[in-house]
Amino acid sequence: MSYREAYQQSISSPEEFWGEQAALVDWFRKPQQVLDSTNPPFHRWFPDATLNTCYNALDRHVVRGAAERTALIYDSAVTGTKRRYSYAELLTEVAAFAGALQQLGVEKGDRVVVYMPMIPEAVIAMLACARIGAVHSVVFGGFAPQELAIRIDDATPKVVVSASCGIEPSRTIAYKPLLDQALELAEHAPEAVVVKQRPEVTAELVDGRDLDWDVAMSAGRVQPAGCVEVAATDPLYVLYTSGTTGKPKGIVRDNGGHAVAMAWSFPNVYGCDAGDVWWAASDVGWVVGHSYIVYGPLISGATTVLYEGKPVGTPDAGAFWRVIEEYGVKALFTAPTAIRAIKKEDPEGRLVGEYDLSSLQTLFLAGERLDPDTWEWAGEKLGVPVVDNWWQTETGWPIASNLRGLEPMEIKPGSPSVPVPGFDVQVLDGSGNQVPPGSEGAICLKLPMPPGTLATLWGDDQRYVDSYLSAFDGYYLSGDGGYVDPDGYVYVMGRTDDVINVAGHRLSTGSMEEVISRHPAVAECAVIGVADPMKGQLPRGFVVLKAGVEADPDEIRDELVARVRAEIGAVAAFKEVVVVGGLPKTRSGKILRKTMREIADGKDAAVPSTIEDAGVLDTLRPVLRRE
Ligand SMILES: CCC(=O)SCCNC(=O)CCNC(=O)[C@H](O)C(C)(C)COP(=O)(O)OP(=O)(O)OC[C@H]1O[C@@H](n2cnc3c(N)ncnc32)[C@H](O)[C@@H]1OP(=O)(O)O
Repeated sequence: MSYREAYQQSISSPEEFWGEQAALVDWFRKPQQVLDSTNPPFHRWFPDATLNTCYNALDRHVVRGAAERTALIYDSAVTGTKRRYSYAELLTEVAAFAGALQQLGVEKGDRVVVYMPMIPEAVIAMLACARIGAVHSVVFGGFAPQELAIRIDDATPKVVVSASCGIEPSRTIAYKPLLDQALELAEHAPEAVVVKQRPEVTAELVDGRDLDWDVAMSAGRVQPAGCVEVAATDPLYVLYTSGTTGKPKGIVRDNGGHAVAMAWSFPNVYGCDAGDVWWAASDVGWVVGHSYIVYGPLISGATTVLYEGKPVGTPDAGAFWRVIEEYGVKALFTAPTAIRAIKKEDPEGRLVGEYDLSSLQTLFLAGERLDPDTWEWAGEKLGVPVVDNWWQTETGWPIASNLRGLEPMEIKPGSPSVPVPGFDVQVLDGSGNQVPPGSEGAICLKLPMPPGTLATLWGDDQRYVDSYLSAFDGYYLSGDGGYVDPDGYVYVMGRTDDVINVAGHRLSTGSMEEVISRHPAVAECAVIGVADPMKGQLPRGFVVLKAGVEADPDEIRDELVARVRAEIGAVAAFKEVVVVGGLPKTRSGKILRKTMREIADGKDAAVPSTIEDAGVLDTLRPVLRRE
């Protein structure tokens, strides 16, 4: 089937299209009904079907003779550890930990928070939850205790799974004290905490609550768990993502639609299949980690690489090329920032030439805007197609891509190519009308979105509707602006709200403002994302001090930087804050963040006629432009 045929069918007859793709998944009870749209704007895929996602990711490959095929390769550049798990071995580990969770009282529907570095136990914990119908909620290890506490309170897990430490190139981070602090801050108390002790740091365990991973596993091995039958519409996981306010959104992913989306997208979008070695160099704490480190490749029977390290500094800018050569990686998925970091260290690509990269067929880049320079450099040095793909935590898989498995197409730099089957991409103006090709507007997805996209927000259907579905009736609002060219290629120009993207990490400026405004000297503040040649965007803070405060601005700056790092995490990369005399506002008191951002980025900023005092902006202009 050509791309055009697949796309047309997926939009005009979604039930027929996805009904056929459902055959890619093993069901306990096959779907008789493909789509339930009786409760708009909610749409549920495969409402009468049952399955188990872990069965699809592991057991079925073992049953069908691929027990000895490598499922997971763990390569830790920071500890020098390498380990391969066959499908049979991974299944044994997962079943054991699933048994351990059951012994801790975890049942179908219970939540389990996973706060772990990039070690196999993180993947094992996720799949173990899926095996017993529990709902995992992985929290990225770079988040600080406060952020972890917010997520624990929202997900109310029965068990938290963690490790004694994470290892960054410059330091070892003891996770357990961070987790203990989070549990002190949180109102919800999990019944148990399971901790994988790593040799680099030994965590202290709290009597009666904490359990050593290895001890839990020993018990689980005695009584491993089988696959629990769940409804296709039951939640598989909740993954929190930054919104415009400090409260993150708990994206709910179902089991059935997700399994079908993974099974379809991995071969069709990424051109990989059973037996191929695939590497998504992201983190299990992000959606890429969920979809394409864990579920997509394993459901497809491929070999997935779990890499604990960085593109540079572990030990050098040849780290990625070493992994590709060592394991015969067919396709690498990473963020443009990673390639920019490599390019900065090794602009001539000297280290590329030191490795045999003949296995590599494609480099996929996503998570942030792919600038043409990075695209060109990677393509020239690696000699393979460099394929941008655009998607979000909410969608779970690509909205726009060049479908390398289905039908590779011309690549246009600056565009992630065409809408992926299932995603009815439309660009709307402020009144909800479709704009002509080439005109910019809000990128929206006409409902229903395909299987695997978010079902709702955890415990908050209304916020789901308010955040995404209420701007334009019948559409999902992506929050990104852009246009579609006359050839149907999508161009994503950036967020239309206050969400920023720092090194592929989606962050909320609102949550940084919340931290800053709690400082006793601060009267008001604004945080904006400004363009950065390495990380894509970086947050910059502007604060107005309370009248009468006579503190040293440098001291205030250091305190605010430290607070954001302590309360949100190092990953926010919040390092710049300026004390200013005032912030530009509309007459109704809204801070003109967009205007500030445009000025800071050197763009022609249209100053709204509703501005309260244009003089404030004039004074701020040189600060914003760093003149
Ligand atoms: C398509 C759908 C999506 O968008 S899903 C999201 C996709 N995004 C990604 O996969 C993320 C891509 N980015 C990366 O992998 C990293 O940023 C890369 C490019 C590897 C660079 O890493 P790094 O040099 O650590 O810079 P950074 O900006 O990520 O980190 C800033 C500070 O945070 C720290 N950090 C990072 N990760 C952790 C962690 N797991 N645990 C604890 N701390 C962490 C870093 O050490 C760094 O700290 P510091 O400020 O240098 O002290």
